[in-house]
Amino acid sequence: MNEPVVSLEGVHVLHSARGGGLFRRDVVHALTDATVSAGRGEILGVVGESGCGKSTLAKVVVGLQQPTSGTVRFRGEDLWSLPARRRREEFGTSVAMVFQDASTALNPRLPVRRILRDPLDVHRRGTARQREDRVRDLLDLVGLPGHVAEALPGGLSGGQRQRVAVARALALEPDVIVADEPTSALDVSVRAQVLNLLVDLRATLGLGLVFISHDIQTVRYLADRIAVMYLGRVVEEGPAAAVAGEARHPYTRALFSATPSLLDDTERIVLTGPVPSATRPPSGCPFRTRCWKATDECAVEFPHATLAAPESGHSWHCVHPEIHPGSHPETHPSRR
Ligand SMILES: Nc1ncnc2c1ncn2[C@@H]1O[C@H](COP(=O)(O)OP(=O)(O)OP(=O)(O)O)[C@@H](O)[C@H]1O
Repeated sequence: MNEPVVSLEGVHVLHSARGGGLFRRDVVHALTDATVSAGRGEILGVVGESGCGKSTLAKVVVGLQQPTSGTVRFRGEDLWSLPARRRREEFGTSVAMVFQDASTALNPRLPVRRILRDPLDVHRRGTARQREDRVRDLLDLVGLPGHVAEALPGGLSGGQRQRVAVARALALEPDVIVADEPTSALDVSVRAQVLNLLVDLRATLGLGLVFISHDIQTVRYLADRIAVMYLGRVVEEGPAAAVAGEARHPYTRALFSATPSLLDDTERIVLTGPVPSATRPPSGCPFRTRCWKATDECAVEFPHATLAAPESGHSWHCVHPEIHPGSHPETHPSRR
């Protein structure tokens, strides 16, 4: 990856939620000690079960959620210490978001032309004429015909609406787009088209993508790197081939074993027991209550990151990692 555009360093997000009693408030550990980066030209896939913190991570990356603690860096600077104007004008135009459901994310009363012009008007990009040209170019970029500019979102198909949402995210020429389950509201038949569009945009514009999904197969197909989350924590991260093919964290192995491909003969691991509550995560490794390898040691503390090899960029947090033929038995303890 090039220089990271956004990086999270030890980011925690806590929410206050209504607890059991009338006046009781519980603390939800939505994101715990997350360290990941996103930059141009790279697709980072983020996977994990429902409620593991994927959307929270997405919101932190795009600046919609301020961390409770930890640091978010924008091109090396502390994002939340920047003056609001720089945050809005520099960060806000460098990182954009595509939401899950374009039918709620796009204003139903505005024609597509206005939807695409809006960010250009707000940020005073070019002359009126240039903005009109840009609207046409944006439609072209996402494979939509020019006449779509006059349509209202309700008059478009789901796939076309999501293309408009992608075009709007591209309006200010961002470096990174965060896409939170961008195809889960679409018919299966058009999902691949929207996914291919995102991959093409990476190739043509050198765009970086943070792709949030619970669809393991899609992430495996799309991503250059994969971050695996469990109960608010990133438990494994690294090059997609290594994470998917040589998973070290037992949770990652279980997750990927649920979608065997023709190329491997991994045995399917079925996880039993409920995911613990994010208001009372287990001590130590959060996965230990469902892990077939757990020992008393796992309850003591969340394991430090271990790096496969210094240059591999493949790391995991587990004291009983999976061993693969050819993998280095001596691994390299690293940052937390
Ligand atoms: N505003 C909030 N107030 C209270 N709890 C919240 C809030 N936002 C998220 N949470 C909780 O934080 C945890 C992480 O939520 P998040 O939406 O990030 O997970 P997710 O992996 O994206 O889930 P899904 O795949 O279902 O969208 C969950 O336990 C969720 O209930």
